[in-house]
Amino acid sequence: MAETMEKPEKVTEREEAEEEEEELSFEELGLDPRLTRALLKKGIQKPTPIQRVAIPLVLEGKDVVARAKTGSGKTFAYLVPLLQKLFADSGARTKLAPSAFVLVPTRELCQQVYAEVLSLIELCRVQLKAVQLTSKMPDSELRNALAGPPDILISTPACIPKCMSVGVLQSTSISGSLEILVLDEADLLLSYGYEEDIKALTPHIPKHCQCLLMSATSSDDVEKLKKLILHNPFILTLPEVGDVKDDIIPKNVQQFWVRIMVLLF
Ligand SMILES: Nc1ncnc2c1ncn2[C@@H]1O[C@H](COP(=O)(O)OP(=O)(O)OP(=O)(O)O)[C@@H](O)[C@H]1O
Repeated sequence: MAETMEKPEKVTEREEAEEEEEELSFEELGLDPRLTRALLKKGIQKPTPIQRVAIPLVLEGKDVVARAKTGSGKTFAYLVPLLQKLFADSGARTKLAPSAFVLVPTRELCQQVYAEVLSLIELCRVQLKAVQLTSKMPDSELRNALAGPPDILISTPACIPKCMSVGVLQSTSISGSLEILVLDEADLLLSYGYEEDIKALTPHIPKHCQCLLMSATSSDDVEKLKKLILHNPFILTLPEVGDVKDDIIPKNVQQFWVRIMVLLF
């Protein structure tokens, strides 16, 4: 009787591994202590499910497509490891253009992401420079913003061709400097009319550039972008179950409602 009640060893091991995975802290995901402390100061203690899976992959330099509902913590899932990679690179070489582009569909989101980046940089006390650009900025402002150049550029996709056409961002500089490209809210980028802007950037993305695509839904547009920009990405899908805040607050809720599927595309 005792034998039949015991779980097969493999299942037990797997469940234990899953439980451990659910317990993983930001430190255990490989995050720099400066970032974990910064997150703590912002009241963020434990990674959400999408962060648990995405952060190590981004740190490893993989291309990632992450699909998880609004409010699941996708912004920090890419921003925090992106900053960590830039900590490691800062001062390593002379750059002619930003090392990271974060492209978003709206000015509001651009402002939100920029505010998060500034706050993390300040809390970590690192020498990184971030700028947000809008396509309505006069050429002189674009030139000033890109002088230096900054480490991270946050904008809508339309800004990039504009900067190239007015000569404040050289295509060769992008090819020589860009290390990480993020398309946030990728499911909205094409419907907001940015297809041509993204296509104008594509030929200048260097082969070694790590590309991350974050989206709340899957759609033909996301597939199109995936084919246009990414190379053999890891696809992370978080099933849409439960309330928007469930994945962020109670751990016991997390433990039964999600299993992230990591598929090699
Ligand atoms: N690990 C965490 N623990 C607690 N709160 C978190 C965590 N990660 C992010 N948050 C908070 O959860 C909220 C939603 O996160 P975020 O905006 O990143 O979601 P999202 O998935 O990017 O949504 P959207 O699809 O709208 O871009 C934010 O207020 C953020 O500060």
